Amino acid sequence: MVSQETIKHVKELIADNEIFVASKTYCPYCHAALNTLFEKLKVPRSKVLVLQLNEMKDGAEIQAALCEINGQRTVPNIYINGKHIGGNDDLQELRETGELEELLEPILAN
Ligand SMILES: N[C@@H](CCC(=O)N[C@@H](CS)C(=O)NCC(=O)O)C(=O)O
Repeated sequence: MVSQETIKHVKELIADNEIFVASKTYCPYCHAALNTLFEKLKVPRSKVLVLQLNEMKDGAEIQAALCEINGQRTVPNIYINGKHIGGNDDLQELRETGELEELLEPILAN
């Protein structure tokens, strides 16, 4: 059972960061998502909060809180401007349709 305090904390992290990515250092889907954001789309590191859950003592609880909030159990778990994107598959799909660039436009403009 995830504490309400953790859920509140995670919601704040999502709200306070233009891009939020819950990740794990060994996860190839996380590597692909971060590579797309940082290398392909040139999103500045300062715009993205990356939580490497496997290196955090409360990582499992944060992952459980994310699941409570958005129903997604896997990483990467991505938000852009507070909007839940999903995982790497979802990110790549948005990129193919051009929607990702649209979502990133206001972030890259300032
Ligand atoms: N289709 C998902 C696959 C993500 C996935 O399978 N991630 C694995 C780690 S590589 C995961 O979260 N496994 C459960 C866990 O680590 O708790 C995506 O594209 O993001």
